[in-house]
Amino acid sequence: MFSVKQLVESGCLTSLPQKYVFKNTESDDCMVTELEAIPTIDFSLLTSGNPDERSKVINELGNACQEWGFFMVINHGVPETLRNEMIRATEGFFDLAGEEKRQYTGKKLFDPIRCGTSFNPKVDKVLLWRDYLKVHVHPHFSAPNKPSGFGKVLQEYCKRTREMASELLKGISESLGLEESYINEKMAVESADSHQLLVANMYPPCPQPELSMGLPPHSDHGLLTILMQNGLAGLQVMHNAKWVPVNPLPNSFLVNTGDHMEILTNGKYKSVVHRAVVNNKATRISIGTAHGPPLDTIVSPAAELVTDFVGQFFPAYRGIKYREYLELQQSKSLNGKSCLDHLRI
Ligand SMILES: O=C(O)CCC(=O)C(=O)O
Ligand SMILES: [Fe+2]
Repeated sequence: MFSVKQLVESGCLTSLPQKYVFKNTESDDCMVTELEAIPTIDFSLLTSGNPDERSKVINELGNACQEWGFFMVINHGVPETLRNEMIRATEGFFDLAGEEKRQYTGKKLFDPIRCGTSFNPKVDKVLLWRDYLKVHVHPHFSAPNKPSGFGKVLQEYCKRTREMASELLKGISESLGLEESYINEKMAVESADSHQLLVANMYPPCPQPELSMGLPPHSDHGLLTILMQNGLAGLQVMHNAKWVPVNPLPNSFLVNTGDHMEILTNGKYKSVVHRAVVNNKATRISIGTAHGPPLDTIVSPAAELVTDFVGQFFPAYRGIKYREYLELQQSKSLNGKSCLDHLRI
């Protein structure tokens, strides 16, 4: 399997190969600002049983979703050992010999396990400085058979992140003035058929990081993405027309609202564009899980959120099957919110 990792390890790189040179089309006023920080949510207050603390954190969740579409989650209860094992096992997977990974160089979006490079090398005009592993982990769990023990760690990690997602979705439902169970029930998030996709990204050190891109500006599909990183910064979030770098707090998760949250809430909570830049020092790893409804669910704006005070219904997006949306996104290069734009009414 061809990979950026292999390219770097070949030891013959002094400059960035031309096909990785990413033309930054952003205007100058999209510059990076260090002045703002992503909100932090103390997860333990959602589940502590103290109603005052819960309503305060639900309020913070609502503000974070409305103003940022991103928040850091602390005190989440996922053991640090599990997180570390997950990072180590993922590194172990990327370290496997090319022949061992070749069996997973799947062609199709719904192949249970796929690894590769860039986003969609068949259509990407510029290659991304990124290798990936994608695993459909729910409703049917799959795992690469190497490195040994990966499957066990992956299964536990995915279960814990699913539990976190449904707890956060309860808080988010309440922040919208809906019943706590609203999103989980409407989107069957807690059902045996809900969809969860794990995406592990590896960004090896790059000889000219300012000229290349790990992941270009894009929004995520699904309701929520829960992301863990190996302690190296690289993710930037578009906020008030500026790129805000994320400096992850130790032992935190980064959570963002996806395109299907935007559709479901009729744009009240939007998916937010983000990108991953690379560095020339060390390999960065990020591991995200996208949490969505069962693949055959048609996601459309919730009636409760699109009906005005005289009872008129104003949906801003047309409904689409989750599966079809994933196919649409995967068929092209990653490009901002272009996929969601297809659904705007
Ligand atoms: O590497 C990162 O921090 C971002 C990853 C990401 O945005 C994605 O996998 O969708
Ligand atoms: Fe993303």
